[in-house]
Formats: sequence, structure tokens, C-alpha cells
Amino acid sequence: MEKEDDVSANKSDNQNILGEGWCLAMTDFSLIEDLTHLVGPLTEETVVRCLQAKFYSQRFQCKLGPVVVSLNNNRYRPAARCLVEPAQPQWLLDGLVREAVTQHADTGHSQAIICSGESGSGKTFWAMHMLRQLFDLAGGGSETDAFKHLSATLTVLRSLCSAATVTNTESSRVGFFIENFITDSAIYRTKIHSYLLDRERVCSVQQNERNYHIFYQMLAGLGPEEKAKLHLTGYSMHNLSYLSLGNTHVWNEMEEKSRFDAWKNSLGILGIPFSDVMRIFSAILLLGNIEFIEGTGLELDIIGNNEIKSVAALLGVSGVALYRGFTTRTRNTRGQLCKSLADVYSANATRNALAKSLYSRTVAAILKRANSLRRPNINSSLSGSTESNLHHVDPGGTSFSEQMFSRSSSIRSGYEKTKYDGFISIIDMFGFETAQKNQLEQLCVNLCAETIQHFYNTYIFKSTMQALKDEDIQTEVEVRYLDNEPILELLTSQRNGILNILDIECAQPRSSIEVYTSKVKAHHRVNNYFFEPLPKADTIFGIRHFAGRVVYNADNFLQNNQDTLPDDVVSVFSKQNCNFGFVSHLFAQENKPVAGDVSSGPHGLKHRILPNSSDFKRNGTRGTLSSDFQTKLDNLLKTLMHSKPHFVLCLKSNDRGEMDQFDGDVIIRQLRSLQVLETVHLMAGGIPHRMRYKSFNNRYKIFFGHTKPYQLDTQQDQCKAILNNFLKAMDESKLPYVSTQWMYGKKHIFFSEGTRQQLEAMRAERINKAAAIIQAYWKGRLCRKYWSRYKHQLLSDRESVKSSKTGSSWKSNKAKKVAIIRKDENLLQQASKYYNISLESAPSVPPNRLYCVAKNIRLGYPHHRIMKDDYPKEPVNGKVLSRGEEVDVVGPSAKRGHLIVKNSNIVMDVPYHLLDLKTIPELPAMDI
Ligand SMILES: Nc1ncnc2c1ncn2[C@@H]1O[C@H](COP(=O)(O)OP(=O)(O)OP(=O)(O)O)[C@@H](O)[C@H]1O
Repeated sequence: MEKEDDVSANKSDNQNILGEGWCLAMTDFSLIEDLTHLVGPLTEETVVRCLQAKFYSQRFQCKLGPVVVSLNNNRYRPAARCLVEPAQPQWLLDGLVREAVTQHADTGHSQAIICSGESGSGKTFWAMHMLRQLFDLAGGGSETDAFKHLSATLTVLRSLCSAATVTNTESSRVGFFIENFITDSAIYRTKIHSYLLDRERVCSVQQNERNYHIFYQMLAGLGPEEKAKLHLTGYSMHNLSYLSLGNTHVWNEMEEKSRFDAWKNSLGILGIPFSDVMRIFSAILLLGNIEFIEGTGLELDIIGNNEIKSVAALLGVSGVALYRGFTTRTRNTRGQLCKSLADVYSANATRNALAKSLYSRTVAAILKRANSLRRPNINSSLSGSTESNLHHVDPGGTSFSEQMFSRSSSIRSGYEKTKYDGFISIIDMFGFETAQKNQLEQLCVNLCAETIQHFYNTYIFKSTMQALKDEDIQTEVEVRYLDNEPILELLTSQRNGILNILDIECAQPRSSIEVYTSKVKAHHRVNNYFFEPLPKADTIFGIRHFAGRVVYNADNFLQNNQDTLPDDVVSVFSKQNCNFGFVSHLFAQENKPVAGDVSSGPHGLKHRILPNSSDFKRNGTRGTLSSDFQTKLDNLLKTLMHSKPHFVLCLKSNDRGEMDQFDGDVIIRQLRSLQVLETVHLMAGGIPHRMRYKSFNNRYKIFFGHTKPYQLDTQQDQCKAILNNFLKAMDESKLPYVSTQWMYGKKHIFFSEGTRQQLEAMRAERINKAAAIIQAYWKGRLCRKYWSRYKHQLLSDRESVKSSKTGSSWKSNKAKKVAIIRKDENLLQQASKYYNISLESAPSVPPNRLYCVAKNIRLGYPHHRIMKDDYPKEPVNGKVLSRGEEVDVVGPSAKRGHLIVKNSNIVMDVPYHLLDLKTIPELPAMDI
């Protein structure tokens, strides 16, 4: 944790950088809620200053029209906990979630909340926050079983799928698309789709990075007996090869242990046997300590004999069978199976492949289990774990879809519309990153970041500009943004995209990485977004991504893309050979007996480390890691395209992950890559929004006023009438003035961000007013309806009070009330104790007050007053108190509304309204 002094020192450094007038600017800027409201020239510097001012005044979010920009202050807090712990209200993000729920309810369109930003910018953190909000609004809150189930799932996944990287100690190594199915404005099911678990990390961690959190948590959290059962006694992260390669600096052990306990509890909530999962993970850790080396004879020798025995015992197979699985290769040559011995490289590669496969299949099985606990009652035919076919709404209009799919080279077919449209999804995908050694996984991660950015660019800029052009509308502000489509082409083009060449090379029987990289370089040497870093090396190339340059090392590209697990090792885990059900289940598909073939051994096939459901349908042809990932991304895009997107742009405040440090250069870099300034320009001065006339008229029909829509010929006329009335209403409204601008197109009405904000604000105002009127009318109606009954009751109550307190009806009423009260014994006991009243006897009558109050003055007795009139009219004992006479008031009378007056030895009760006060100062008085 940072000390406050450091923070203030940093602040003052920044003050110096910004120069004079900083304090003034700070206060002004920090109060700006929307970057489109910035005054003066809209420059990068203004935006950075504004964000900085907001950052130091603890306001970490601001709007950018409909987009939310969020700053990460890096106060360490594992993201999964946001779901468990009550979240601090974040009104902008909470508003965004509310907006998504309302829009879904209003229009029936599916909604997608997309978090984008670099690795470490807080995407997962805010995604979890918004998920919780969504459940508070539409899921029955955090006490529901559904929420607890989801929270348990995410706690389990957090440990399994996050790891420390150079940029983020809590980096998600898998992308999540969290789909919340909604019906009648309520979530009835949540499904989590995962994208590309970085499986390479399981067996090769880079220096300064760490393996998946769960391994460290296990070592900290397991007791000595549990460790003994799992064959882990004496092992630590320093002597387990899969962990010792990376950063072995011991973290907070107590924290690791408590996260492990939480993880274990969550696994229990999902009904997944803890011991089974631990057996697999222990086996993975021990696999790393097995090494095959050249033997003296024909067979390979092993370093780590004990470990291979332990692994075999943990996985429920025989040690010999496991050894054979690693060191034998079966080939199928024209129907003939022939066996050979594997070389050292291949045996060690198979060991790693098994570790990766066990890990990724276990995670997939846990996710499948978590998702299957609640089945949808809709006819959803999601194929595999990630594809959604809920695409029938197209809020952006066809041009947007066409533009997204103009990159048709990478888009696969198979999209069908369904009638169902109800979900609100939260998307927390990979952020742009660069590691010390960038491999295929990093390329896929950056491809994902490029795709999400391309979606943003297309939705915010490209489709709007195209629509304006199509409808012949000229605008004053033309925004230039950086289109990253050429980078996507470079990576995914089906003609000669880098990943496509890789797939072709992987399909060759004799391929080599040198051939692959030489082909890539030959095709793309002249591409602006491709470069060869110096000093040149065969297997190294670089790409200028939208967020920065990344140098890739292609050494393992072929092997990792092939994603192969030989069936010699897979068949070891067939039901016949393996007595550990969980593991044999993980390989059940591959070990299914083939029709007509009774032998249970290997068939010379190459399986996938983590198969895709379509792999089993393809009959022989296998997908690759990158082609699977592209297919999943395409399917995600299809789903997004048919949803209404809401964007959260996440910015990290510095590259070091330090708390409360604002680094202007880092912010500028992110503003550029996320096209923030361009968005500010568009939102502040352009016409970024469009709606079809019919949808517009439908949404804003509240402004029709007295105009009758059916009297107007076309939808455009109706729209004009609405906007005329809106203009008039704006003049009368008390809302702050906002400049508005709109243009009529052929099919769409185009309008500025100011117009959108004003239309929405006034629509909300009118709806609230209308709701108040309806409520008032309804309450009035209810009162009128029941008035005769109430009146009767009130009158009878009044009568019963008037009649003597000893009267029988009052007594019976009182008895009834007491009987009702007595029914609630507890309440009675509590109340009597509180007021110190005996339940057995009647309470004592309070004594008469020894003062009276007149004109806000407390007056004691006796005091003097003046008669206002003669009293009584008829003399009593020959005496009448005359008007203007001064009398002594000696106390309150027992007669209601009277005071006791004494004058010349006559005492009588006089109504107090006949007694006027003498001058007050003479009287003994005090303020009350
Ligand atoms: N608003 C915030 N307040 C406090 N801490 C935050 C906030 N946002 C993020 N963090 C912390 O910053 C770190 C990085 O956040 P997070 O993991 O959400 O980033 P990310 O963008 O999802 O990164 P990646 O793409 O690598 O998964 C985490 O430790 C998280 O707890």
C-alpha cells in the first residue's frame, strides 16, 4: 500500500507539470460529468487534465455521451470479491446498467455492456460490479440462490483462470461473456461463456509472471494430511518445475489461504467434488517434475520416478501404462497400426500436453457444470460453450451489420435467427497486452482486443458516417478516427492472413517454423502494420497493433496452434484402464468405442488438448487453436451486432499497477488507442445518433401533445411534429439549456448527443410527472370510493369520544381495542417496559399543568388578564365581570376551555377566549 505522503508528493509533481491555475482548473474539471461538456478547444491535454482532476478528487468515472470512461486507481481488491462484498455505489456505471435494463424492458432488444481497455485497466473489476448491480435491479438481489450460485462460479473461475502477468497481478487469462437471460424484466438464468484459456501458462511460465492462482493457493491452503494424500508433502513452489520457472516471490500466505478456503466453499456450492479436482491439480504439478532423457537402452529414462508413480496413483492409472503413453507413438499407415518409440522431445512435449489438457478440460468441465445447473426453458441451441444464436434484433440497422461483416474473410456461416431476444450480457474480454516473450496466446489475446476495438469503431464512427453518406446528409464536423480493419485483415484474412498461413502450415505433414515465418514475411513485408524488428531473426516478427507495437516470437506457434495430444496417452484414461471416474470422463469422447472396432487401445489419431464440440463432428479434420478462437470471436460479434451495445472504456492510471498514481503519458497512450478524443469530438460537435423514424416516434411519442399522429401522412411528418413540440417544451422546461441539432434523412432521423440527452431528460421528466398525476388520481379515487365508509366510522368514533368516558359504548370500544392490542403479547410487553407502565393497573392520571401558553409565551399562575367582554351574561351572586376589568387568573379549570378567575373574593370559571392578556413583560414569563 502507498503512503499518503507519496500520493500527495505525486500530486504536487503533477501540479508543477500543469503549472499555474492548476487548483482552479482542478475544481472546475473535477465537476465536469461529461467530457462532451468541456469548454474551449477539445484537445488531448484538456481531456487528460479533466481526467486527472477527477482522479485526484476521487471521481473515477465520467461520461462521454452514452459511453462511460472509468479510471482504475489500483487499490488492490481481487475482482471476484466485488460480487461477494456489497459494492460502493458508482452512479455512472450503475446508471449504465439501469439504462440497459430499461432499454431492454422498453424495446425488447438484447443489451450488451462491453468493457474494453488494456490489461490491468479494471475491466474485470467493473464487470463484476455491474453484474452485481444487474442482479440488484433485475435478479432479485444478492440474497437469491441464483446470485449465490453465480458468485460461487466466478470465485471458482477467478482462481482457475487468473494469473499474475507483468501488467496485472490479477490478469484474466480467459475472456468471459456473461449472458443473463431476461424475461418480464427479471433474470431467470445466467450463462458464462469462456474464450481461450491460456493453456501454455500451465507448463511454461515466463520470468516475472506466475502460473494460475489456484496452484499457489493450494500449496498455502492444504493441510499436511491433505498434502500427504495428494503426494505433495515436501513440495513447494520452489521445487515444482511448473511454478519455479516463474516469479516465486511468496505473496501474502494468509491471503492465499483465505482465497483457497473461499474457493473450496464455492466449489462445494457448485456440487463439484473438491478431492477430485485436487487430485488432478496435484497430478499436474507433479507432471512438471517428470523429465524424459536418453536412456542407456532403447527406452527413455526418467528423472522423477517417484513423481510418475504419484501422478499415476492420483489419476487412477498404472504407472507403466502412463510411461508407455508418454513414450510410445502409434501410427496408422493405410489401416495398419504400427508402434514406435517416441524421442525425448516428443515424450516431454506429450507430458506438457497432458498437463495442459488436464487443466483446460477440468476448467471446462467445471464451467459446464456451473452452467448446467439451471437450464433455460427457451429453445436455445448454443453450440459448444460459446456460441449464441440470439441474434434477431438489429438495432444498429443493416448497414452496421454489413460493415461489421465486410471483413467477411474471417466470418463463418451458420447464423440463424430465433424468436427469442431477451438477454443482457456483460463482456469482459482480453485487453491489449505485451509480455516479455509474446507467443501465439498473446497474438490471440491481441486479436481479441483488436476485434473489440473494431466493433467500437464500427458502431460509434463508421456506421454513423456511412449512414449519413447513404442518406445524403452533410455534417460540419468530420471526425477522423483510426480504423484498425487493416490490422485485422493482416491477422485473419482468409487469403494470406498471418493466422491463416499458420493453419495451412499446421495442416502440412512436414512443416517448420522457419518456412512459416518466411511465408509470413514474404506476404506482409510491405504491410504498414507489419515489421521486422532489429536485429533480424528468422522466427521473430512484429505487428503495429491499434494500441502499440508488439514483437512476436513464433518458435512455438506451430506446436501451440496444432494443439495436439497423441491418443497413446489419451487411451490410458479409457474407462477400462482408469479407475478415477472424473479423469476418464474428461477423455470420454475420445475414448468412445468406434463402431466396428472392439480394441480399446490407441488408433494412431491426434486429439486436441481441449476439443471443440465440432471436432467430434468433423470426421477426421481437426480445428486449430487459432481457428477455434476466430470462430468463437465471430460468433461473439454476431451476438453483439444484434444487441444494443453500451461501452465502458477502462483506463489504467499507470503502468506499474501503483495505487493513486496518475501518469499522464500512460493515459494519453490509452486515450489514443481507444479513440477517446475522436469520440469526444463526435459526441460534442457531430451527429452521432440515428434512429429509424418509426422507432423514434414510438420512443418520443410523449411529445405529441395535442397533435394527432394519424392526421400526419408520414412517419417523418410525425417525427417533425414531435421535434417541434419538443422545442417548445424545451423553452418551458426548467432543465439546463443544451444545444440541440438534428437532421432528417430518408429513413432515419439523425441527432446530436445534446439532443439525445435533452430528449431523454425531458421524456423522463414527463413520465415522472405523468406517473405522479396517475398516482394522485388513483389515490383520490380510492379515497372517494371509501369515503362514505370512513366518514361513518369517523363520526361514530367522534360520538363515542364525546359520550361519557364511563359510557358503555366507549367501554366496549376500548375493550375491543385492548383485546386487539393484547393479541400481540410481545409488542405489549416491550411497549410497557419501554414506557415503564404496569400492565395490571390503569395508568395514573397526569397532573394539571401549572402553567399555560399564550402567544408562544409560557405563563405561570397567578397572572393578570383583562376581560374582553362582560361575563356571565346573568349575574352570579350579583356579580358580573365587566369588559375591561382586570382579573387574576389563578389556575386551569376542570371545565374544558376555562380558566379559574378570582376577583373581589369571587371565584368563577371563565372561558379563556374572553380573557385577554395584559402587557406581557409585566408577567413572570419565559420563552418556551
Ligand atoms: N476501480 C478500481 N478500484 C480499485 N481497484 C481496482 C479498480 N479497478 C481495478 N482494480 C484493481 O486493479 C487490478 C486490475 O484490474 P482488473 O483485473 O479488473 O483489470 P483487467 O482490465 O480485467 O485486466 P486483464 O485484461 O489483464 O484481465 C485488480 O487488482 C483490481 O482489483
